[in-house]
Amino acid sequence: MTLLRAERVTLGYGGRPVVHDVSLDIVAGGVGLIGESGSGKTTLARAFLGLLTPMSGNIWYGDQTLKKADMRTFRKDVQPVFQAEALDPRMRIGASVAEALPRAERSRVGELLEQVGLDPELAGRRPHQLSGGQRQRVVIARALAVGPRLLILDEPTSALDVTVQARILDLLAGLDTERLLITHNLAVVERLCRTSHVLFAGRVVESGPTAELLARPAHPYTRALRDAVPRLGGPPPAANGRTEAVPAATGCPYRLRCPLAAPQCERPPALRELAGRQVACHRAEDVLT
Ligand SMILES: Nc1ncnc2c1ncn2[C@@H]1O[C@H](COP(=O)(O)OP(=O)(O)OP(=O)(O)O)[C@@H](O)[C@H]1O
Repeated sequence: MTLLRAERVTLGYGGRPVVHDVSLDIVAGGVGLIGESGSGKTTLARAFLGLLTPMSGNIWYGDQTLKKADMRTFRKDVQPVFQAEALDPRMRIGASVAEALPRAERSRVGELLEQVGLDPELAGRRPHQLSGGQRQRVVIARALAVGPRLLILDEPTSALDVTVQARILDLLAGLDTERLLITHNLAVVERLCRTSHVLFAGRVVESGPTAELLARPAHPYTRALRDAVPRLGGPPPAANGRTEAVPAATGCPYRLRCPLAAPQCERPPALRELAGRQVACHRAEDVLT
């Protein structure tokens, strides 16, 4: 059974929805959420962590909705990997990792530091005495402390330079923990996620095997992301040079930016099966060719 699943979830703040009717399963092999800033990735991740209650729809944790689940067990199974800046600057990193461990297992700090490729000797240092990559490893060690089944990672490497980024990706790829990864960096999802969901304006516009989505996109937004983003690092994508166009309020939200927009795009496209993935685009056949 899938550990976590969103079923027709709508999420928002102050009664204003920003994620609309999203369904997705966190399946084995890594799941990526891709999309530009403001597309709703972090909002969806917060709902998967039980930090935001859906306005409608459900987050399923096994066979229970998150509302009804035992949160103690949930917190052991599902752990966030925060940005390294979230580490307490006053705390030595050994203490920081120990704090995340169950009381009876506090002696495992050195073992955990080794697991993430850090010298246990570093336990006595404070965060500012480590490199950015080392700090990110400490954050991962903290998340691993309770033995989670799933890690939820929000831009885990975006603050790091390219070579350090690659080593952190190697570390994450080598863990036998499931992962939900949020990023605008396609190289990162390519490395860590067998399945990806592309979000635009709070809606899933394309979902499927990452390799196929990137090799042969069926949605013009996925294609724009692929074509505009450098393979590693770099800024968020420019979509056909028209990133300034706001999502359309009616019809296909992408239509004001889309080079293929046609009269039928004034009707909202439903997600449909095509070429081994799901895509919400009236003109997907023309994108695939
Ligand atoms: N606490 C909040 N209160 C009100 N609106 C919010 C809040 N957090 C996010 N939003 C809005 O929700 C929308 C989605 O934001 P979200 O942070 O989920 O996007 P994102 O894809 O993760 O972006 P980024 O890559 O910049 O983190 C945006 O329009 C944002 O302004």
